[in-house]
Amino acid sequence: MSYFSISNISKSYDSQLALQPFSLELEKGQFLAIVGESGSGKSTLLKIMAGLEVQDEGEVFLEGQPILNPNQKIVSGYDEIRLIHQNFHLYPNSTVEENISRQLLHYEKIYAKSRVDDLLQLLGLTAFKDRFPRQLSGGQKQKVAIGKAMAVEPDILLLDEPFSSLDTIQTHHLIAELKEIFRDFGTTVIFVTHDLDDALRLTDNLIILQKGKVAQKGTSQQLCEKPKTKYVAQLFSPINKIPETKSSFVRPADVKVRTKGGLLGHVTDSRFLVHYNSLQVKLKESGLTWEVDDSQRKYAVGERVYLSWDDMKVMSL
Ligand SMILES: Nc1ncnc2c1ncn2[C@@H]1O[C@H](COP(=O)(O)OP(=O)(O)OP(=O)(O)O)[C@@H](O)[C@H]1O
Repeated sequence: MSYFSISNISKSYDSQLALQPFSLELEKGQFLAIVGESGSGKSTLLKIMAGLEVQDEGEVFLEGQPILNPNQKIVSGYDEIRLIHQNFHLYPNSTVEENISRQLLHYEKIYAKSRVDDLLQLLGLTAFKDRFPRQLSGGQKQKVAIGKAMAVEPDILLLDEPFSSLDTIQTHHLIAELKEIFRDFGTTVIFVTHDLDDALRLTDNLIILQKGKVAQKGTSQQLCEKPKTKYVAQLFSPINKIPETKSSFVRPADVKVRTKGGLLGHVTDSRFLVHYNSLQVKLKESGLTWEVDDSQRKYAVGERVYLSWDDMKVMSL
């Protein structure tokens, strides 16, 4: 029996299918990222996992005990499974410390105080404990929201796009910090996001959701090297359609750019990136525009180039 299991959960809204039968098994302390575009059913899935939404079919179990949905339980939700959204849901007139300690009103006072102090320390919020939410940055507010959720020592933390109001640099720092905290506490974490890069900063255990259906499961290497759909392939890089094929594609990094031999095109745009220049090349015969990596930073806008690739790198999608 696995620690957290979901078997054949499905959900429709007004006869519109939001989630096709979805199953999952997780062990205690495992991290999982579910990546999907907007409307792919990620939030619906997390709400069902937390017992906050009624599913049409299927069941959720934590340590063998069924998670009851709002039709089956008077007060919906569980302390053991906490869901964190992008909207922080902080008490505006309570300080940082009070926001966290309000979760522990029913706990013994000495324990509650030490738990709050520990969380403030771990989350780097001790210096801000007397501030109100309006006096905090987005990243600090999100940390308080996570502190609130972690106060009751949840077994499972469900993160629903929690970093979408933060900038990329803040997000990357926060994920790195949180990863250590979750590991220290042995928390099982399911992180839902549309951003593969954010997902990979937490874990390499991935599920890709597309239109309410699992498109693919696996590690980043498996998904990058053998994507089953165009969407999965495009999460890693743009893809270029090979002319006169129905569905064969090649990645920018797998295209060789030369001064002769291959498909003729001319460079229409060039962007300086860390390791290479990213070129837009308009192919002469097909009229397609390809994105290719110029690792030697050799070609300028307007130049004629020839493109070729290794057949082993072609993806049929
Ligand atoms: N309460 C609701 N009533 C009707 N339809 C809903 C409801 N909640 C979600 N849906 C629909 O179900 C589908 C899945 O929505 P969901 O919010 O789970 O997707 P998501 O992947 O979390 O999207 P986003 O990243 O934009 O939040 C969408 O088509 C959405 O419009």
